[in-house]
Formats: sequence, structure tokens, C-alpha cells
Amino acid sequence: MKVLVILGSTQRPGTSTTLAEAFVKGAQEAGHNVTVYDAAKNPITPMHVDANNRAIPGDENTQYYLRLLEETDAVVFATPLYYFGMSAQMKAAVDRFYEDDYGLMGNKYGVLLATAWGDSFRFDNLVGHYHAILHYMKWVDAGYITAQWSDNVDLLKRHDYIEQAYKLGRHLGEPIR
Ligand SMILES: Cc1cc2nc3c(=O)[nH]c(=O)nc-3n(C[C@H](O)[C@H](O)[C@H](O)COP(=O)(O)O)c2cc1C
Repeated sequence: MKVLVILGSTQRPGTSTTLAEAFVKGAQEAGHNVTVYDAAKNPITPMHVDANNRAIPGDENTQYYLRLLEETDAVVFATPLYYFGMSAQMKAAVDRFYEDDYGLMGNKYGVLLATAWGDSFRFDNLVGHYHAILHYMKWVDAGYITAQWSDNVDLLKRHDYIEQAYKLGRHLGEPIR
């Protein structure tokens, strides 16, 4: 299947991007066609609407991103936890769904790869938000990773999250056990 991985962190090397790389490796080994959109390097234009709630198209990158979304079978959100939610770069990417909400609904998988400095409870709001987005978009949750105590790549490596991300990619679309 076609897989779109959205990177929402500016940090390189970064923890959520490291999870994304492991996921991509697994997904490619499983034969999926993966495209990575770096929303930190090429930020999505924040959503603008006119007085009638009609979306105003974003820049060239944003329009390219929208085409990727329309074509893909799975959307992977790789984001750091920022104040109990996703990064602003990732939120701008999500808000762009509005431009083709009904066209994007259904027939897709979603995956969340998130990292934070603190403990797992801090992800509650982000995970709830992720599930609400998937429910609204009628997408199927293909799994999520919330990497706690992972403020940098060295700390991330003390856990098995990278292996988990690889496996999530490797088994994308298979029933979750
Ligand atoms: C603006 C900002 C807000 C953050 N908010 C939180 C937070 O609410 N809870 C937390 O545990 N860590 C928080 N962190 C720490 C990051 O989630 C953590 O460093 C993460 O590993 C960064 O991911 P990245 O390496 O992919 O950028 C925050 C960091 C920044 C820069």
C-alpha cells in the first residue's frame, strides 16, 4: 500500500524522526511504497478560510502534500509531545485535511509515533486527539507508540520503542494482536 509519513519535529537527530525512520524501514521491507513529508523543513501553510468557511489553498508544498494525502492508504503522524499535544507543524498538517475532508474520509490507516520527555500519562490528551481524528476521518488505527522518558535519541534507545516502530511498519495493515 501507499504510506505517507509526516514528520512534525525540527530536531535532527530527533526522537520522533528516529521512530519514523524505523517504521519506514519496516514498511519498505514489507513491500509498502513509502513517502516521507517533512513538515518541519517544508511547513504546511496554517489553515486559512474565507468568510464562508471555504478553504484558501496553501503554498506549493502544501498543495503537493494534499495530493500525497489523497493518494495514500496510510497516514503516519510522527510528532514530539508539545504541551500535551502534537507539534504546531503537525497540527497545521492535520488542519489541511479540511480542504478535502470528505474526499479523504474512509479507506485509510492511521499510525501515531510520539515521543516525550516525561511519563506515559502525559500522552493521554494526544492519544485521545489522535483517536478522535481517526474516528472523524473514518480511518483505521494501525497502532501507536508513545515513547516516554525519551527526551533525546540516547534516552530513546534505552527502551525498545525503535524496535516497536520497526515492527509496526513491518506489520502495517495486519490485524493488531
Ligand atoms: C515546545 C516544547 C514543548 C514540550 N512539551 C512537553 C510536554 O508537554 N511533555 C513532555 O513530557 N515533554 C515535552 N517536551 C519535550 C519533548 O516532547 C521531547 O524532547 C521529545 O523527545 C522531542 O521530540 P523530537 O526529538 O522528535 O523533537 C516539549 C519540548 C518542547 C520543545
